[in-house]
Order: sequence, then structure tokens, then C-alpha cells
Amino acid sequence: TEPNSPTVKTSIPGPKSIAMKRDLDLIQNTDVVQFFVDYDRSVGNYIRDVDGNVLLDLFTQIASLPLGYNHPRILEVLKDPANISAFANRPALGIYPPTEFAKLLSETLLSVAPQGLTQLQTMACGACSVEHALKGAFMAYRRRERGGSAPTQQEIDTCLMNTPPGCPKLSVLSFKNAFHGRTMGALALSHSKWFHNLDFPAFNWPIATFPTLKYPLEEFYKENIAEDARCLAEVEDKIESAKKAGQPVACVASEPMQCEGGDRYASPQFFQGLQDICQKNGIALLLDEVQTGAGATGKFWLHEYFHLRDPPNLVTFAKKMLTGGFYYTPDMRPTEGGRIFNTWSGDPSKVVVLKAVLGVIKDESLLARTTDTGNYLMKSLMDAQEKYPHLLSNARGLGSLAAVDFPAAAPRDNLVERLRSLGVHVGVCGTSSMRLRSTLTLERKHVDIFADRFNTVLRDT
Ligand SMILES: Cc1ncc(COP(=O)(O)O)c(CNc2csc(C(=O)O)c2)c1O
Repeated sequence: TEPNSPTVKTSIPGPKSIAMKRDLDLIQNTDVVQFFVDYDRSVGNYIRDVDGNVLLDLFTQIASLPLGYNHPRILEVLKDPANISAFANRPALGIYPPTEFAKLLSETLLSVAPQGLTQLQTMACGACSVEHALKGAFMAYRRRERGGSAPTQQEIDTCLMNTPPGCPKLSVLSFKNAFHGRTMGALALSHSKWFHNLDFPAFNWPIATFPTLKYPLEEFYKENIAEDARCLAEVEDKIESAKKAGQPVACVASEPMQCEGGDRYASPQFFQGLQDICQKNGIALLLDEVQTGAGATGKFWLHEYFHLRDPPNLVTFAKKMLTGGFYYTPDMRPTEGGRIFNTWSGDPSKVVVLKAVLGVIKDESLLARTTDTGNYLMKSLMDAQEKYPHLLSNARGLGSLAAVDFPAAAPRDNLVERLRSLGVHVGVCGTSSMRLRSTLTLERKHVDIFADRFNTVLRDT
């Protein structure tokens, strides 16, 4: 069972972590390794490092743990003889799916599909889900341009040499401060940190400005609506310019909230306007819910809060869904087999575990709990912001996603380190934001521990 509170015995990283890091560094670069973890003895919302430090984990493996560590319902899946085969025999899913795979997908991933998205493709991770979702959008765009005819011999010949018309000059519009993954296509849509992109050739695709909201929202309603309009006008301009430059936009990609870029929210009106622009121009809308999905905001998908008139064409997921993949509308469905494809095309064993996770979310009403705990967490951030206005600003959040800004990276990093030495592990994002990414099982008692330690370090700053 979970401990009642954190215990910190050594500096973090402690001596054992430091020794293990030295060993691992002989094999690979370990610059960003923070500490080594004793996963056998991490429980629920508490992570235990190899030096015996037990921390309340509010970052949860970059927001990828739905139920925390060693949840009994997940351990049961692993002990169930009926599941051995799923773990022992990883299939090339695109060609040799396992028994009743459609049934498994229907009972799991499709049971939580965003409204109107009836097609589903599993993949390994977030980036490869984005990569293949983009392919779906490009193929749909070219299918429409061909008007149903087959590709020409010239297209077939030229595509093998990376040249038009087989490799068409199409583009994807993304947003400044976005993050969509580290593979080359997803990286061309990612603009949040230089060390993600440096040294890698990129597509010269349009990059628009994502709204910068002023907080508190209720005080700056007019300014924020004007900001939405300004950004949407820029999106239209970029689409027009791309068309004139001979590389029309086939897809607009956006996170429903920019996470790596600094927990940057935008209004439902912005996304409704974005969908209007896409539909007006025959452009697919890809919403990347890798970090915001799987119940993290109290709704299963963040974009549910947007009340979009129609379903987005493509929705990518990974992290807390335990498998990567994307949902898509029928018009995005490939008409030829083997074109959205790779060896594994996902992993059924992860879907088997996800079935247990979805069961716990339902049985324990974790969406409602995430909303309640998230509101309670927001109150603790707002209270701290009120007490320390010189240190904190723009407190914001939704369910298990929360963030607050510091005046600069240095004071933020210093506070995060001191918070960890008091037994609370949090994340960072953007240039100077602290971010929280809890499990879906977080309770008010955990928020009390966070608030107590957070105020202690703020008081001593
Ligand atoms: C909105 C969104 N889209 C795609 C991705 C890529 O997912 P993975 O390839 O990491 O599974 C992510 C992954 N998040 C992430 C956080 S830090 C990080 C990194 O590579 O440093 C990656 C995401 O947040």
C-alpha cells in the first residue's frame, strides 16, 4: 500500500543513483538521467529511488502513468494465464493480428474514442502515431486531388526518388511552441526547445502563432478574444501563402493545450475557428492528445471541452493510454492496405493492460476524481500565487494537468530541486513554468502534502 507521506534520506540523486549513472554512462549519454528508480518498491503515487528516497510523484514518467506504480489491477493482468500469450508473442499486427483483435479494440480503445472517430490505428509511441496520422492526411488529400483515379507511372517512378509529383509538395501547418515528437516529420511540427531540433534537416512548412492568453481569464476576456482572432487570421494568411508558394497545407496539427511549450491553453472559440478554417480549405485537423488525453483533464479527451461542431479528422494518443495510436474519421481511412504500417503497428499486450486501466477508471470514477482533485490543486496554486505574487503568476490547470510561472528558469529550477529534497517530485515546461502531471488516482490528501511542501520552499525563497 501507498506510504502516508514522502521520506527523503539522502541527496537526490543519492550515492547509489550516482554510481549507477556512472555505469550507464559507459553505454550511453546519461546527461538528463535524474535518478535511478526502484520500480519494485514504488507504489501508487509514490516513486522510490534506488537510495530509498520515497517521493510523491507529480510528474509520473512524463505524464504517462495512468494509475501510478504497481497498481493491483495491472499486476493481476500480468499474473493471468490467459494473457501470457499476449506478452510472449508480439505479432506483426498489420498482417497477423491475434484472436478476436477487433473485439479487444472495441472493448478498449474504441470504447473511449472521441465522438465521431470510428477508425483506429495502434502504433508504438506518440511520435510514430503523429507520423502515421500525417500520412493518412496526405493520402486523403492526394486521393481527393486524383478524383478516384490511380497514381500515374510518373508519380510511381518519382516517389522513389523523393521528388514530385510522386512526393507532392504538400505541407502541414503547426504552431510556435508546439511539441509533437522527436521523429523527423513530428519534429518538423515541434518548436519548443532548440535541443530537440538542432542539426536535423526539416521541412519548410508554415508555423503560425498559438494564442498567448492573459490571466486571470475572467479579467482579460476581451484581450483574449482579440488574441484568438489575430492568431486565426494569421493561420488563414499562412494557408494562403503556402498555396501560392506551391506547397498547399494538407493538415493543421495542434495540441489542444501546448504542454512542452509551457502549458499554453487556448479557448474553445479558437479551436472552433481553427476547424472552420480547415473545413473551408479542405484541410485535415489533427489534434494531438498524447499528453492531454486519457482522462488527464477530467474529460477523456481535452478537446471535448471545445464543443467542436464536427469531429477532428485525426486524434493521436500515447502516454497514459499505454499504447500509441490515432483515431480517425472514415475520410482519412487509407484505401490501400500496408501504407499505414510497420512491423509491430502497436502492441496487443499494452491494450490488454489498458483494458484493466479503463476498468479502474470506470469502477473508481477516476474522471470525476481527477476533476475534483484538480480543482483542489488549482486552489492551492492560486492561494500560493496570492501569497507570493513576486514569485508566481499565471496559475492554470485542468484536472491532473497544472502549471504556474516563475520570473525565470533559475528560480523555477531551484525551487523544483528544493521541493524534491522535501519529497515532492514535479516537472518543468516552457521557459520558466513548473508543471504538475499527476496520475488519475491522485487524491486531496496528496494535494495537501504538495501544498504544504510547496509553501515551505516558497516561504524560504
Ligand atoms: C503532445 C505530444 N505529442 C507527441 C509526443 C511524442 O510522444 P512520444 O514519442 O514521446 O511517445 C509527446 C511526448 N511528450 C514529451 C514530453 S518530453 C518529451 C521529450 O521527448 O523530451 C516528449 C507529446 O507531449
